[in-house]
Amino acid sequence: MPPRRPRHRTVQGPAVIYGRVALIGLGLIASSMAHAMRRGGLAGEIVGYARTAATRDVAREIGLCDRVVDSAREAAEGADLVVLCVPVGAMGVVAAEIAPVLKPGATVSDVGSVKRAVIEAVEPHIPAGVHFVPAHPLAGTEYSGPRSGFATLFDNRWCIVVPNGADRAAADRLGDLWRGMGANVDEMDADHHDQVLAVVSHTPHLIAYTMVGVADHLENVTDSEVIKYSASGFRDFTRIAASDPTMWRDVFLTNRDATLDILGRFAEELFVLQRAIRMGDGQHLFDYFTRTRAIRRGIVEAGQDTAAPDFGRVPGPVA
Ligand SMILES: NC(=O)c1ccc[n+]([C@@H]2O[C@H](COP(=O)([O-])OP(=O)(O)OC[C@H]3O[C@@H](n4cnc5c(N)ncnc54)[C@H](O)[C@@H]3O)[C@@H](O)[C@H]2O)c1
Ligand SMILES: O=C(O)C(=O)C[C@]1(C(=O)O)C=C[C@@H](O)C=C1
Repeated sequence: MPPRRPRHRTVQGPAVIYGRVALIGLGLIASSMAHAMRRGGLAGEIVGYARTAATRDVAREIGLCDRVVDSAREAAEGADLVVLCVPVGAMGVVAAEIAPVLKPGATVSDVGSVKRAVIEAVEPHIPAGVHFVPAHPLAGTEYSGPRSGFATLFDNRWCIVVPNGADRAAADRLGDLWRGMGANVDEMDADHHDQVLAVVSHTPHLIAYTMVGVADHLENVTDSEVIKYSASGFRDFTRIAASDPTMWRDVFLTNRDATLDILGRFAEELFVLQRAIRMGDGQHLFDYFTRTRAIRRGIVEAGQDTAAPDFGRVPGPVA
């Protein structure tokens, strides 16, 4: 099928932060970046590459980038910013492939959900004179692929930039790009990032995967009953548990220690709650749930729950 004319082209404008941006891997995050960069006129040209011909065809058909090319090298050649948007386990291979064509003064970044492992895999391939500034937007959905992206994904969400000793100007410029895409930017050390994400993202995903697996394995409750009667809490678990298997396999394999630490703590607290239920210790349960409610209240008050309907109220004080 001949490529359709893009609905909007990337334009030069006063807000342009990088002349040419190459996106490697055209899934949810890359396609959202393409839409968000166009919305803000942040890139002179957006060039995309995806591993499969089918994904490249879709990207061409929907006019996702100004150009979609057939190799990662072709995409990276001459780019001012190259963003690796592939699963964490594939970052090193892609970095090795593009390294010989990187332009002196260019910046390489990534959007991987884990930072220490990406640095270890990518940094050895970065040539002298090229800046490497890892980053991680804390925004996503359970959908994948080039059609799943949207321009507002990063609005009012955090993007964590990990300067990792990079040139200050290069890190600031990448931060400007993320701010231009709607995100709030914070900087963090890679190990601390991985610990924080183990608590707020990685272990919760594992728990959601497990809870849906438990429902799937029940003998006396059928799958159709689970679907028919699923309460909203369980439905939220199923949304999370529908997330991309490759991406999450790589997250757990590469953020192993931090996830295992949080999982161990989770298991300890779960046993204490289990005991309280067995012993009929209502006070313990009440006090525990009161503390957790305060966490939720903090998130809503900080405006971080974009999914919650805005009724102008937050979970109320406990009587
Ligand atoms: N989905 C989220 O919620 C989310 C949020 C923040 C960051 N991230 C991170 O962003 C990255 C991309 O995630 P996504 O959700 O956009 O995934 P996705 O599955 O939507 O897209 C990934 C893309 O990478 C391609 N790919 C896979 N292996 C490849 C390889 N070896 N070489 C070249 N291309 C390859 C896939 O074909 C696909 O086009 C991951 O590192 C993930 O950890 C994801
Ligand atoms: O909202 C979702 O679907 C997500 O899971 C997004 C989410 C998260 O918040 O945990 C998942 C992985 C990321 O690396 C960043 C964001």
